[in-house]
Amino acid sequence: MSSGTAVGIAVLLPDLLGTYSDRGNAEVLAQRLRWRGIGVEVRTVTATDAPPDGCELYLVGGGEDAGQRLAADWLRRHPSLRTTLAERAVTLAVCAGMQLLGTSVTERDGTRYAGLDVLDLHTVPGPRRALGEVLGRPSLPDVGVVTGFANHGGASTLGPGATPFARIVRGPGNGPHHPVDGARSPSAEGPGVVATYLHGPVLARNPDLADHLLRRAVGPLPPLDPARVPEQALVRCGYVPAQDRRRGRGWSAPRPRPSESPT
Ligand SMILES: NC(=O)CC[C@H](N)C(=O)O
Repeated sequence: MSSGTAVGIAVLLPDLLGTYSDRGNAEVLAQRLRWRGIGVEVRTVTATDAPPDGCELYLVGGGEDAGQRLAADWLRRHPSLRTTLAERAVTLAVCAGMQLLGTSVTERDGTRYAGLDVLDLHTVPGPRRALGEVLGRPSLPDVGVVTGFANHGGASTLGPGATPFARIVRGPGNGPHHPVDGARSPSAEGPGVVATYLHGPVLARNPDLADHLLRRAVGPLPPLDPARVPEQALVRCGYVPAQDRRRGRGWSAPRPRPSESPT
């Protein structure tokens, strides 16, 4: 536990790796713990910090190539993180985060750098960007169909030591035509890494996956009290009037056209 009995969630390098609100994955995990009455402490780890080694969960998000390169330098400066992620904690890595946990990344200009070597996969430039909405069937027994949004130029190939995270039903996988998305450590229980190209944030779109990670990190979870969990559809309905209000539509009084303006 991070401090006292709170579950520790470390968000690694959101200043370098945080495209498409991937940081929201931490909010989802934290909220699903709070709803169950379990204490949680979210720790943000920036490029000027050293990573904590006692958290139960580690999150690393997606990013542009330049930020990703800086993140690779940071990982090299903190080699003890490899042991934590490979042997002790539960990690969710998204897009650039997944590439960085592999063995190597090759950029379009041929520059190649090493990853943290926690996942048996390497990444090279794809024939074109893998872009679009994705539907996949995870290889984890307690997670149903997953959805998310992919946008990456790198294409990742798995070695025998990694298991695909999901079989693609629709959309791009680890490359524009790859049949699978992501990668995970061979065991589907206990410590290990689950990696995917899916943004969303992926845990907001796939609460099953959030609970899978939490179970692995903290053990069996008490069921959620439905009264405390807002119905997703209702939450989304709430967004529409809010958006309308921001755009000056729907909920605010319509402005008179010039011809109707009082003279
Ligand atoms: N969205 C991302 O994280 C992109 C990762 C990487 N820069 C790529 O394009 O492949």
